Amino acid sequence: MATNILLTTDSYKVTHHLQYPPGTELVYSYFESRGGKFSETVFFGLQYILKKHLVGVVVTREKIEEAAAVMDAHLGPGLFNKKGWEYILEKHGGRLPLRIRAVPEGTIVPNKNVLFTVENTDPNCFWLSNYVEGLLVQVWYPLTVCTNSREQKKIIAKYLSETADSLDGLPFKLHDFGFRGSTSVESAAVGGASHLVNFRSSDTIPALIMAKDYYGQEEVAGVSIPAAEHSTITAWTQSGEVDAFRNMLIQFKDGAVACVSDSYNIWEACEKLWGGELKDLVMDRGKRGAGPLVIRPDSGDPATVVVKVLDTLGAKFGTTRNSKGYKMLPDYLRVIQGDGISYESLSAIMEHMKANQWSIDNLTFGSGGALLQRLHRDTQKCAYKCSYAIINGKGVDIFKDPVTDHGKLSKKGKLSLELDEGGKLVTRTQGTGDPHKDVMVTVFENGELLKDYSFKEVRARAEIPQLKSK
Ligand SMILES: O=C1OCCC/C1=C\Nc1ccccc1
Repeated sequence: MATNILLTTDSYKVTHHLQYPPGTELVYSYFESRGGKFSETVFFGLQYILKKHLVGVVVTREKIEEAAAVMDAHLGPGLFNKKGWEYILEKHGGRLPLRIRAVPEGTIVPNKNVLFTVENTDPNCFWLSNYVEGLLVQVWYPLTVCTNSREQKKIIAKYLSETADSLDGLPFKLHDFGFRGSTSVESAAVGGASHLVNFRSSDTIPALIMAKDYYGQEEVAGVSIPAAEHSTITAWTQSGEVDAFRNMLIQFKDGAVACVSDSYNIWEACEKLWGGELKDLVMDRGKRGAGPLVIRPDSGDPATVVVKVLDTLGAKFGTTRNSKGYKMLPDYLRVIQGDGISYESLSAIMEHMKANQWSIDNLTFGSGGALLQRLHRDTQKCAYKCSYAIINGKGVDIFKDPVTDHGKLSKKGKLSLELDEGGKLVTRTQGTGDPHKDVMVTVFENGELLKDYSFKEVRARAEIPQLKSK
C-alpha cells in the first residue's frame, strides 16, 4: 500500500478546514526560495514528489478509515475532516482537485521569485491547497542540493578555465561520496540525483535509479570507477601495503582505478611504493594507454596534502606544462581528494594548487556530507505561503508582514513569473502578470501529471550559461 496522503502532513493541518473564513472557496498558495547562501536557485525535484505522492487515485476508503482512526486518537474525536476526504473520493474518484503551476525543472531562478503555485480546483476543497504544503515544501532538499552542487561547478569551472587546456573534465570533477552520510536511502537517491543534474560522477547508486525512474534517464546518469577502501588495503596489513597496491594494478590493469593511499603514510606510499617499487607497473599503464591510476589521500589539511602529493608524484614521474603553463602529471596518473570537500573549502585548495603551478585537471574532488547532508530548509529559505483567496465569490489578496521580521514579507495576490525587458525572471504580483508571459506551466491538475520533464532537459536548463559557448 502506498503512503497515505491523508497522514502525510502536519497535525495542525488536520483542523484547518474549520479555521478559514466561512464562504472560503479558493486558497491559492505559492512556494519561493528567499535565498541566503546563494543568489539564485535551480528549481529541481517537484516532479519526484508529484509522481511519488500526488498523481493518480491517492484517496481511498481504506485510507480515509485509517486516517480517521489515527486522528481521533491523535487529535481527538471528530476533528478529522472525514466528510471532506469522502467528498474527494466520491466527487473526484480519489484524485486531488488541485492545480499546480511550476517553473520548468532545471530553470535557474533569482531568489525571492515564485517557483510554483498551488490552488484547489473545486471550491469545496479550499482546505486542500495547504494540506499538501509539507509534502511539497520538501522540494527544498533536491532544490538546495542541486543549487549547492551547481555553485561548486561554477568555482571548479573558473579554476579549470584558468589552469586547464579545456573544460572537458568538468562533468567528472565533483564525485558524490554522500550515500552513507544521508538520512535515508530515499534522501540519498533524491540528493544524489540533484547533484547529477550538474555532474556525471557519483558513487551514490540509488541516485542513478531515481533519475531513471522519475526523470526518464535511461542512459546511466553518472559513472564511477573501481576504487579501494581502507579495508581492502589494510587487510593486507602494513607490511603488505605494497602487495595491496600491486593487486589493484593487476586486477584493474586496463581501466581507471583509484587507490586510497593514506592508511599508514601517504608520503611513503607515493615516494617508495607508487614512485618506487611499483613505478614500472604504474608507468606501464601509460604505455598500454590504460586508464589512470588515481591516488587518493584521505586525511590531513586538503590543500596542503593535495599539493604535497602532486609534488611528490611529479618528482617521481615527471610533469609537463599545459597550454596555460600549469603542471600536469603523466596521463596515467591522477589524484582524487574526497575528504573535507565543500563549497566553502574548494577555492582554498585550488588557489594553493595554482600557487604551486598545478593544473586543476590533475585532480577530482569527492564530497559526501557537505554535498548531500549539510543543508537545511533555511539554506535557501524555502517557504510556502498563501497569497490569494476567494471568499463568498470575492477575490482577496493575502499576505503576511511580521513586524518582528519584515524579511518574511510574503507576496500578494495571484502570481506569475515573467522575463522582464532585460531577460531577468521577475515575479508579477496581485494579478498584474500577463498569463501568456508566465514561465510557470501547469504541471499537475486533478490528479494528472501534465508535464513529465526528462533528466536530459533538466540538465540542459541548469547548464551554466557562460560555459555553454565553450
Ligand atoms: O571514499 C568513499 O567514501 C564514500 C563513498 C565512496 C568513496 C570512494 N569512492 C571512489 C570512487 C571513485 C574514485 C575514488 C573513490
